[in-house]
Amino acid sequence: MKNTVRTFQMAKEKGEKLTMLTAYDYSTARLMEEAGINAILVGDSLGNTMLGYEDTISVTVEDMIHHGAAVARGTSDTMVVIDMPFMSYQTGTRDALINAGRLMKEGRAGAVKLEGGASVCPQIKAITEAGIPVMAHLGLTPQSVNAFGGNRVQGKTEEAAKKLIEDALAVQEAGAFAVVLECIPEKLAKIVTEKLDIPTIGIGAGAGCDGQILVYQDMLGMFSDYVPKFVKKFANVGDVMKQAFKDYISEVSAGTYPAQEHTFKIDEDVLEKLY
Ligand SMILES: Nc1nc(=O)c2c([nH]1)NC[C@@H]1CN(c3ccc(C(=O)N[C@@H](CCC(=O)O)C(=O)O)cc3)CN21
Ligand SMILES: CC(C)C(=O)C(=O)O
Ligand SMILES: [Mg+2]
Repeated sequence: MKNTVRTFQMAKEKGEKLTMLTAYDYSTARLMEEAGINAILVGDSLGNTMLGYEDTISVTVEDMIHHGAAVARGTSDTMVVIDMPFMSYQTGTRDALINAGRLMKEGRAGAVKLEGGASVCPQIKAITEAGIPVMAHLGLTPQSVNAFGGNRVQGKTEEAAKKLIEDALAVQEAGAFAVVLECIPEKLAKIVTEKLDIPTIGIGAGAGCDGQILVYQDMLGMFSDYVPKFVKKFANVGDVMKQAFKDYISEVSAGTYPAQEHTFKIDEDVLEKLY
């Protein structure tokens, strides 16, 4: 079944959990679709996991289109959400519309995601009204890492928690079809989830959210620059990969790979003429 904004709304109404993971390439997206994920986020976390940057600040619209289009080619029923990178929407509704349009036309996004609350509501409204579904993102918004002074838990004070609740209501009012809640206390996420009519997708926000998302290299145990507290390693794929690389190196060094079954033959009469 095709996952759309209606799937998200119906899941919230029925109390069924929504599942999301990040992906940045065709092969991974295909595996996730076959596993039955609702939606894939082509996150600007690709700056960290695919490109080796320290943060998401340097990621460009071109990067997002390049990876987004690959994910889109690997999916048919999965909703593909593409992150709007830093400074592709903060500069105003016109820039936001142009860039969201590029992510949909060139990246084949089914929806876009952007970070922020009340301050980006004009952008959310304009993009939504252009026919592009918007996922909002509150709490730890990594594009503001320099303003936060690090990737820190958000919404812990009364003031910050009240602001987050107001922002959540504001992005819903502006037209967002869902909102990511990142790195906030689970009880605050529960309150937000109960107050909103649109689904909340949590990452480091507890089990009370309407859905969950993780960065796929984190949940597969193949990214070790940092491991946030909210990450559960569902497999140790990093270890499996490293062992396979070691086995390959050993076998090539020993001359045991390639074996006969990996080689191509030539007819004896052709071969004779070559000497
Ligand atoms: N691989 C990866 N996973 C992510 O979840 C992720 C990215 N990259 N890149 C973009 C942002 C950055 N994110 C991060 C990065 C670090 C922490 C972290 O280490 N947090 C501390 C909290 C410290 C505190 O108590 O305030 C932790 O221990 O979880 C959290 C989110 C989430 N996003
Ligand atoms: C962690 C998720 C929510 C994200 O924004 C990303 O992967 O870029
Ligand atoms: Mg992101």
